[in-house]
Amino acid sequence: MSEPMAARAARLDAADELAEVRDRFDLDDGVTYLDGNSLGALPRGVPARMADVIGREWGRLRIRSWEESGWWTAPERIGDRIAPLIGSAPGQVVVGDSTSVNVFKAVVAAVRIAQGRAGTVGAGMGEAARTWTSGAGVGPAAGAIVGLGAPPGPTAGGSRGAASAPVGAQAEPSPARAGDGALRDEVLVDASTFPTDGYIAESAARLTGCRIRAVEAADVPDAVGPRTAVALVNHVDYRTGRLHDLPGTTAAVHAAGALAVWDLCHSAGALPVGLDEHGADLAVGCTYKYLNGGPGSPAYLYVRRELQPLFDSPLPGWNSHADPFGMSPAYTPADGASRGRVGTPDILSLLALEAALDVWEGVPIEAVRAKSLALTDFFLECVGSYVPPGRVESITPVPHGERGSQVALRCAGAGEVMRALAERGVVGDYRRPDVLRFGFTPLYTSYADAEHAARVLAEVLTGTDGGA
Ligand SMILES: Cc1ncc(COP(=O)(O)O)c(C=O)c1O
Ligand SMILES: Nc1c(O)cccc1C(=O)C[C@H](N)C(=O)O
Repeated sequence: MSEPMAARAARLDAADELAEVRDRFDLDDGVTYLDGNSLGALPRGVPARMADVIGREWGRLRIRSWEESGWWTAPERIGDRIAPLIGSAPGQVVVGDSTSVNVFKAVVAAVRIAQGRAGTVGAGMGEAARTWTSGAGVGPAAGAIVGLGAPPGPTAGGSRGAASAPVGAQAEPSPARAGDGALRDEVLVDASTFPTDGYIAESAARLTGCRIRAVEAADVPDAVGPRTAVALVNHVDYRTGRLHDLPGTTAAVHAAGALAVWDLCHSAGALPVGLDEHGADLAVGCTYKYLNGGPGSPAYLYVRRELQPLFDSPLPGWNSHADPFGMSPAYTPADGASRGRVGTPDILSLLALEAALDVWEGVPIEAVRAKSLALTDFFLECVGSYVPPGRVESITPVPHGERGSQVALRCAGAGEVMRALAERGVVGDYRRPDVLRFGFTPLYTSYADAEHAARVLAEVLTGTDGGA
């Protein structure tokens, strides 16, 4: 006779090398929390840290904390804490603003680079060379920018010194030709994207004289062409949990002379991303899901080091200035990741996130990935064994190479079913019209959680639990 699922769960939990990490979170007995792909659970260290931030750093030190408590440099410091989790070397990630805002910064900046409009702002150049360029054909060749890592050279024509150039003097939105002569006036967006990315990309396209084209993420390599400036793709689909091919898609986008911008909301903290290794250009992501930063915790922006001198922010707030306290009327961008900053950082949320990241101490992302796949495999197996055939259909891919860290089940009456599950202490979420979504956060989800959720789901669907 085969081993009962509950016994298997106990055996798998006993052998789980990440099992002790669960104690780093504040979880309730009696609640099976499978919604960490919407809002991660509270790490135990956060409340005490927040009490100190509020009581001492704000309460006693007040304004001194910008320097003495490291508030001013928190966006870059915390970016460097996230960096290894997404495969980035230090100095390329800055934390702040929402994912939506960072999508805007990333897409507009990437279009400007692809179109050769980004000018020569930045690193290692004298003040006279910090110029803004306008018009067509003035940028470095796209092939030199994308993927090949060639240092950007000064651009020809149309330059104005920073002191005399009004911010935003680029000649948008007429379509521009890149340095290789290509007319780059298309933004590709993943057709199944989380809606905010689509809305923002559409606006970014209009602002930069581009048109937007929606294609399924898997089709981006075939769809990208000589007119593509940027492809904006979700690494993991929020609804189905499908993992998209970041290395292959990025390579195809580069081969067409365009830039790839990745949304990592549903992958960061759940699986290795390998941004540097795979040559991703820009990336954004939230920190309130698998990074457990708390409701509305700030997002992050990754800009590959070679592109940083060309990163021409569409939101060049004073925090991204080379000398913010110089209070100059002329904008001179900071070097490096700081160029992605905008205004005053949201310190309380930032520092809650910083404390939340302590849970990663000694936790390799590869171990998280291995457990995530084992958990989702086990959950699917439990569902297959407990739920009568035909009642649910998994829309999450079976192959590990195509799966993120959630299982999405299509189910008749999904809204009611999820409500019934929540009443019984199993928390996932419902995405209209018919999807039950279960997120697996390997840092705190156990195999017993997976078995219990599948069992309660079967009870709800078969009406065998005797009601809530
Ligand atoms: C893929 C994806 N992008 C963006 C967002 C939202 O970003 P924001 O934090 O700006 O609401 C979410 C979830 O809310 C998401 O799942
Ligand atoms: N960001 C959220 C929020 O502020 C409220 C409720 C849910 C969310 C989410 O994160 C939704 C999530 N991105 C999703 O994948 O559906």
